[in-house]
Amino acid sequence: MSTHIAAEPGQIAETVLLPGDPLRAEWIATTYLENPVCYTKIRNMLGYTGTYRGQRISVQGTGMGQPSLSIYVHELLAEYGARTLVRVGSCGAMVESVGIRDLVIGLSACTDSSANLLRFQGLDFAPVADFSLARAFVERAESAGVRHHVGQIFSTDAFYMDRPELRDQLTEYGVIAAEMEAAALYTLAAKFGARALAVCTVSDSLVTGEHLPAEERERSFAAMAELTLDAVTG
Ligand SMILES: O=P(O)(O)O[C@H]1O[C@H](CO)[C@@H](O)[C@H]1O
Ligand SMILES: O=c1cc[nH]c(=O)[nH]1
Repeated sequence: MSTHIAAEPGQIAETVLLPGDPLRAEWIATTYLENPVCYTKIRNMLGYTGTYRGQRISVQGTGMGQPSLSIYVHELLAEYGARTLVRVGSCGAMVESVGIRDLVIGLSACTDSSANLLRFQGLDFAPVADFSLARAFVERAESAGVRHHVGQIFSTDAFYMDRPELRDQLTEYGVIAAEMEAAALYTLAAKFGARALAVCTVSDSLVTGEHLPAEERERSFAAMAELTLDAVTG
């Protein structure tokens, strides 16, 4: 086992879906995977491995925010040999054209986190998605007729921002949605030479104030889960 994941070597698949909410991990595993086995309950940050269309897949909760995700993703990459990581998250729409329940595919992720400023000592690293994963997902969303948007997202450290006007400036530069983990995921995947993508279902709109209830945020992201499983196994 690693410090935060109780799995034995070999218990976690090379392809891992990463919801922030551990109960979403349980829901995806028990709804879509055959023979799901829970390999960790440390801190209730649930992780499961099963099969989808005959291929081994794991689903690991990451918690909220880049520090929490970074712990789980680092251990998955450094200690369990993960190679393909897809965040299946929720996000807030930053533009009117992105509606509740739409899907957002994060091509790149800007951030207000200082982690990469420290890591790169002033160089401005651009955290980007893996193109082949993004293409596979978008092709499936298109053929399923699911509303989706591909673009730059904002991985913020502050769900409740002191200065939300900073978000407005990002909107002027084309950023379409806010969430809290993708920039760290893309950076760690780059460090370890792995593939990563962040896909999010829009749970609320920072423009109109609409939002999904908590139970729906936890359980009703079927389109995102199905398209992701199809994309990583197809
Ligand atoms: O629903 P998840 O995947 O946790 O994602 C979003 O929801 C949390 C905030 O409510 C943050 O983790 C944010 O990124
Ligand atoms: O980080 C997040 C996630 C969902 N909705 C938001 O507004 N922000």
